[in-house]
Amino acid sequence: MTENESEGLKLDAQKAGARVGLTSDEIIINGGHPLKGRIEVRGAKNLAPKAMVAALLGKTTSVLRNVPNVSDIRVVAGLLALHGVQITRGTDPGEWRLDPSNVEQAHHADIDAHAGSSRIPILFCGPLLHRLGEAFIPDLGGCRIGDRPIDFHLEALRKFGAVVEKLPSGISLTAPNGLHGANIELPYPSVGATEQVLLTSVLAKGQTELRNAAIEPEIIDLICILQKMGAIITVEPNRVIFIEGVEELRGYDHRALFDRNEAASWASAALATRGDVFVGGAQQEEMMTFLNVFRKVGGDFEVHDDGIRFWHPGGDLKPVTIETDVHPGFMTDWQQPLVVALTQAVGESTIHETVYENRFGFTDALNQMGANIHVYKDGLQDDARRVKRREFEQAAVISGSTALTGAEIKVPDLRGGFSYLIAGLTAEGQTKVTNLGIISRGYENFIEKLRQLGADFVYEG
Ligand SMILES: CC(=O)N[C@H]1[C@@H](OP(=O)(O)OP(=O)(O)OC[C@H]2O[C@@H](n3ccc(=O)[nH]c3=O)[C@H](O)[C@@H]2O)O[C@H](CO)[C@@H](O)[C@@H]1O
Ligand SMILES: C=C(OP(=O)(O)O)C(=O)O
Repeated sequence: MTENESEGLKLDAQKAGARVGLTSDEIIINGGHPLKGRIEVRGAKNLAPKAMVAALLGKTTSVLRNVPNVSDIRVVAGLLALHGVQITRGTDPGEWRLDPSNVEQAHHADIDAHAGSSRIPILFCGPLLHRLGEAFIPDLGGCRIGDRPIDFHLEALRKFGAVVEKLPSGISLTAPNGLHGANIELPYPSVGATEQVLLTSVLAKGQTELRNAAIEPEIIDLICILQKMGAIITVEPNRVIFIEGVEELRGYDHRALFDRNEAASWASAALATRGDVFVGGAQQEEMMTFLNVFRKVGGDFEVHDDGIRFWHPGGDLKPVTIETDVHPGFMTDWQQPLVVALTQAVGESTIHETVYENRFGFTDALNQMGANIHVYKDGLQDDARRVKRREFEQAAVISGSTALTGAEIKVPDLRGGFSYLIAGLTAEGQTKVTNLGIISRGYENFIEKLRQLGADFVYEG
């Protein structure tokens, strides 16, 4: 990457809501055509930015491969550049080289940065405290699917010895006596809080024990990255992770895990449009729970060495009851795109959303298009449930099948936005989807992929 590109990345970090790969914020979809063909998914939006933050912990350059061109990557790259990390791109566009050797020299306390659409900046706390003894974290972005509190993060940082001050524009942190190991038990297996503990504990003095940790595939991939850097991390039974702090870490060379959420989204699109889509890069192990549901709804799939083929075999789709949960349960990010396919199933499906307290707002627009979805804001009791009911959970009952007709709809959040694309592809007539920028947070080149799959649309790109 040339110097001015790095400057460009810094600018990304100073404006909220960067969008990537889009020249227009709206698309007009002519529905009723099955998606058919092959697309590729690259590194996970929920892993690659975290891996980039981990590079701050190393003494030498890190190389991350299979990186997707999405706005969450751009925002984090911009923040790293603002902190003096020299970022260059390899010959392969998915290869990013991150040299943290200049971080101390580049440090300036009055950093003016936005988290943009990303939640990742909260994960800069530990690495910056280790490197600089202080950090300022701007207000966070991320999907508006609930309050998105960070109390687990701040409580953990205090246990490591950080002094945390919440300011109107963000969070200011110092570590007057350095950071030391801690015993932490999370009230809930939070992915972000688990990452916070991992990124802080690896260079903290002494040992850290984390109980009730998240163990998502993206967490395990981050642990592999930290182990390559020289960290000593043990994943024990029953969601316990044990970390022995070390003096120094080196750079890593890692190929990011594929994006299971993008893969599941395209699979749901194939189902809803009665299509046949090969998702290159998808792997079975990380998607097993989704694959079970996909088959129960009436889809079929074939696992290959280089990806998974998902198709609608004909006949009626069948209703299902789903409970979202932490890994290895049904991933909450998978439910929104699947909802559109469930509007085409014959019968009544129920989704218990147990992770977030407000993730069904996107269904209002689907009902405008002809869907029959009822949201229970206080959840639904069901004695047959396997997942422990949570206080703020909600439920949605989808009655089908219903014919969808085109409408004008505005993207509310990342997965809801992709579900709107699926709704437009499934509906009869024209659907205008606006506010597309949010979708570019986690779906690389989605317009081009729609074209590759034979979608009929007008995009002034
Ligand atoms: C960038 C990224 O990786 N995003 C993922 C990450 O989000 P994120 O890491 O934000 O999600 P968490 O796992 O932390 O959130 C799970 C639950 O814990 C609660 N909570 C979390 C932190 C906290 O300090 N206090 C608190 O109460 C949240 O409100 C939520 O109800 O994991 C989620 C759950 O797999 C995914 O849906 C997101 O796609
Ligand atoms: C909720 C999501 O992302 P984020 O945590 O970045 O808002 C998501 O990927 O579905």
